[in-house]
Amino acid sequence: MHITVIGAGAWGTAMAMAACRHPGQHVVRLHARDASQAAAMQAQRQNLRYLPGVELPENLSVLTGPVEALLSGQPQELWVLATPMSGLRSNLQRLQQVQAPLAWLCKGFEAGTGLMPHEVQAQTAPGLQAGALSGPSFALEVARQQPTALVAASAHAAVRNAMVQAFHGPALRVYANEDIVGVEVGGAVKNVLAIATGLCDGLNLGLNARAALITRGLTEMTRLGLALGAKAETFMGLSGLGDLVLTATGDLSRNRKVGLLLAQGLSLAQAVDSLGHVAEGVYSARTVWQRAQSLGVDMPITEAVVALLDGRLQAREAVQVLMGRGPRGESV
Ligand SMILES: NC(=O)C1=CN([C@@H]2O[C@H](COP(=O)(O)OP(=O)(O)OC[C@H]3O[C@@H](n4cnc5c(N)ncnc54)[C@H](O)[C@@H]3O)[C@@H](O)[C@H]2O)C=CC1
Ligand SMILES: O=C(CO)COP(=O)(O)O
Repeated sequence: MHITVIGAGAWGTAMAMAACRHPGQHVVRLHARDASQAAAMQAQRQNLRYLPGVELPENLSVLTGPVEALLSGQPQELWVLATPMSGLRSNLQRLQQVQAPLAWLCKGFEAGTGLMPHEVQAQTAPGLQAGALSGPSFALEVARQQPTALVAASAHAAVRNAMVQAFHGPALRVYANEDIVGVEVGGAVKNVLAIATGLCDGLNLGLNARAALITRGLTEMTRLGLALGAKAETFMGLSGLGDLVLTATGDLSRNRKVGLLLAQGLSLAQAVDSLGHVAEGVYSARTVWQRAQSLGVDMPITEAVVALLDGRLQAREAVQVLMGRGPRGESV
């Protein structure tokens, strides 16, 4: 296959590397917005800024320049958008004429509009056949070819198949799922819950508290998903429970790190600056909560994270608020 990956951060680079190493002998291009970064990657055969210490495969070409220029030349069989949520809309606009399937890798709800990625696509590039590639996957582990499982979600079978064909291989299993709403809700909400769990661990609230937070977090994620039309079973899968467990407990997570740093007393700005990478939960928390509110869905953990990020609550006060809620039944 001919595959173009747009966005040369940690995740775009790792997935471009995975495609290069695939036994299908794909021809892979990785597009970096920043010309100096593209030149450095070509010269050093590493992505020193976002994925230091991992050698790029010889057959990976790194390009830069206007995204529109990628549209001429050899037709592509899969386009992969690997920017953060904030870059999704503008890049979909640039790519709205492509004929081949397109997959985005970002996890979140769009700031400002509160839209899920597939809703942004329906607005900006409705003619595209597209979907989301999600699931529990730290970029560094994929770049190192450590075993990983992903979900290829789309309403279109051709898009699901293209993602599977591009990436399913000896180190990466790719499962297909038609429930794009469920997969995208899981990807967005788990980032918010990972901030909460980082805080919980940073405050040494204990293992009981962490298990409770993850489990009740899964419940509120499911509640929102069902209100948006997702299938309940998706939340028990890789993009729901799987990614929630990984991000909430894995120290490679940037969102978890934000929570840990806030617990140490850093301001949000200091915590975000120290990461050097995007932590989508910081930008999605408010939009997720607003969308939940508009649907009448109760999301107390997300609400507490929003209040914390806004500076309306201190971490210990947020714990009191969550623990002080009245009794209720356990079901969704
Ligand atoms: N790093 C990871 O382990 C994983 C990340 N993701 C998701 O993938 C998305 C990207 O994450 P990372 O690569 O880790 O972020 P990162 O912070 O490592 O890199 C972001 C990259 O996107 C580029 N970028 C930003 N805005 C852009 C735009 N408008 N057009 C083109 N490029 C743009 C930046 O220059 C940078 O190269 C996020 O939504 C994240 O939640 C999903 C799974 C795993
Ligand atoms: O989405 C991820 C793992 O699946 C990466 O999580 P972080 O953005 O918190 O590092």
